[in-house]
Amino acid sequence: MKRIGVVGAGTMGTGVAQLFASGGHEVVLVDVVASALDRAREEIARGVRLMPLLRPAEPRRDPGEVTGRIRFTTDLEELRAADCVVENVTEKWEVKRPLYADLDRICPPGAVLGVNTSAMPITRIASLTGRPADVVGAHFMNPAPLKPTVEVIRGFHTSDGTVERFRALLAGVGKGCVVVGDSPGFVTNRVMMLTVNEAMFLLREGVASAGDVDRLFKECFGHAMGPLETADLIGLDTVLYSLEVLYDDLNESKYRPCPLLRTMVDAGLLGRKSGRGFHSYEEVR
Ligand SMILES: NC(=O)c1ccc[n+]([C@@H]2O[C@H](COP(=O)([O-])OP(=O)(O)OC[C@H]3O[C@@H](n4cnc5c(N)ncnc54)[C@H](O)[C@@H]3O)[C@@H](O)[C@H]2O)c1
Repeated sequence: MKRIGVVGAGTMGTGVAQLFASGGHEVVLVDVVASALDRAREEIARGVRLMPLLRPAEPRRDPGEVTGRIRFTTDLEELRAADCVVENVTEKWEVKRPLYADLDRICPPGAVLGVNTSAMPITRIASLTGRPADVVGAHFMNPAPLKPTVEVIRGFHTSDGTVERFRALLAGVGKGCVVVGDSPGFVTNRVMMLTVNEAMFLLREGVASAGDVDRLFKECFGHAMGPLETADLIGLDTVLYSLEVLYDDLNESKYRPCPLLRTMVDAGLLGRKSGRGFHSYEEVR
């Protein structure tokens, strides 16, 4: 699969486009917001420049060459020659739903449609198309170019061939995968979102500061990041939307989003991407 479409140029789409373009694929990166595409171009060039520091074993790549393999566009019709599309738009049903009718119309027959979602069932998204056997869950971890493994989700109708083609595509850019069945939040986020949400309740109750919550996970458990830092990395809006999907789909009160999370999203404190969340990132932006 040579030509890869990436829809959504936010936190995840930017990383996914960098990954495939660095691996030599021709990429079409689509967003409805032109400024998101400009930001993505800068982020990808910066990501490629920093790669030798973060992954010294990886071959050095020229940022201009990598961005040169990406067509940045607001026109979804440019996906008409894609062999595989990875969709990474906002975690809202009303945003994803209409997009899949368009992808179904535009993408060539046999193209693999990879759904990057934090929590939405793949079977439900696949049902928006006339080709559910070609739809597979593609839960990339953030930042996509750096994380070694992808959670791949098999929807009810996903064919073995689709899973295998996607697995081979990932292997070609150095990624492993773990294939799981379909469930809201899959394996990773059914567990992780509970932890992140509970950490917010602890902060709201005044049991510990954000810094101390995170230090406990890093220094006692040896985690690379604490749960509130993780929420900031994901984006607090995306965490909120994911908890809403889990709460509605599983009918489990344990997934009710912490009110502090709602307040922070309303206040525009979205974590790293806005410069401030549970921690401040102004100086690292
Ligand atoms: N942030 C994470 O750590 C993370 C990790 C794994 C999966 N995900 C999932 O990936 C998806 C994207 O998350 P994100 O964090 O990148 O979100 P984001 O808010 O950073 O970016 C979403 C992008 O989608 C664009 N968009 C919205 N509607 C569109 C449309 N119809 N066509 C094209 N572009 C459109 C927006 O303009 C925005 O640039 C979500 O479903 C999320 O749950 C996120």
